[in-house]
Amino acid sequence: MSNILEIRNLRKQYDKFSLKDISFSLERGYIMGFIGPNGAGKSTTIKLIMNLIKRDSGEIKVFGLDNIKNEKEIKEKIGFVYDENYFYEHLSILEMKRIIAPFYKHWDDGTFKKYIKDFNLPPSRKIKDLSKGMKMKFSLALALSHRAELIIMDEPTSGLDPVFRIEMLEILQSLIQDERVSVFFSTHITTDLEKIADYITFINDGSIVFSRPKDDILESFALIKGGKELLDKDTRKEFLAIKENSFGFEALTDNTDRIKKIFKNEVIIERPTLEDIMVYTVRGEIKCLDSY
Ligand SMILES: Nc1ncnc2c1ncn2[C@@H]1O[C@H](COP(=O)(O)OP(=O)(O)OP(=O)(O)O)[C@@H](O)[C@H]1O
Repeated sequence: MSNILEIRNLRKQYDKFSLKDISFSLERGYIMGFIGPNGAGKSTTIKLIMNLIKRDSGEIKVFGLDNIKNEKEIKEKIGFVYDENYFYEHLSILEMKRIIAPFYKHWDDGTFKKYIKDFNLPPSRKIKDLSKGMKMKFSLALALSHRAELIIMDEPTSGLDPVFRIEMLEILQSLIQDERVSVFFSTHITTDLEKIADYITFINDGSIVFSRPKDDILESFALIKGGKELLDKDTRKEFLAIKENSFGFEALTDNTDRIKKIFKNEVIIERPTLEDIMVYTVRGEIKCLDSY
């Protein structure tokens, strides 16, 4: 299988934050969700892929090519949807499109018109008068109109109404029916990923916690619920993270068999959501610092 995106030992240092040698890859024909708490490094990673900021070290390959040496060629085939505005505010949708279209060899005006219509975008409305959701739709329409093979989006569904969010997820899913196309997008809305992602890459404090198929992740973790009396110094160590209240505990494990062996049927075992996995993992690390 060929990787459409490959990141190896990528490093970027800011004053108070560092992206720490991150590595992951995405195959052609799949959707990867990029999740992590605020300030984890998602936008930094996306900006590095798009060569909007300079990496300190490491390697980024898109379509097998170095993203800096082959920037022009690569960007022809990337559809980039970004939540910060990079349009000329005083221009209308149509005027802005006329400026952007000539940059792409494979621009398809028919496709653009179709999306503008589907997305209910008024062509003569000025960019500055568009809502956040409309700007996002416009950005997506542009990205989809030049036969991009890799769609990269930074929080595309934030600020969108639920109806369009679902519609957009369906559009993304239909895109990968064409097996040439992959989608990489960051989001805080983990339920969106549960619906459409094939792979999940989870970043926390500048490090990759995991980058794996979604189904594997959901199957390999479990939420364990039990009475407080089951927790002691030794049993606590069996969990990745624990949440306690006056009645009992809830904890995350990635080794259900071992938990079953230790606690037999004294605990309840449930399937976690991606949000559970994310919240427990982030808090769990804090807890480790506190308790050991
Ligand atoms: N130009 C910069 N100079 C210094 N620090 C920066 C700069 N850009 C980002 N950072 C810091 O890098 C860290 C990671 O930011 P980043 O925007 O990548 O996070 P994120 O995961 O996208 O967060 P969010 O979910 O809130 O959008 C943050 O602590 C941020 O303050």
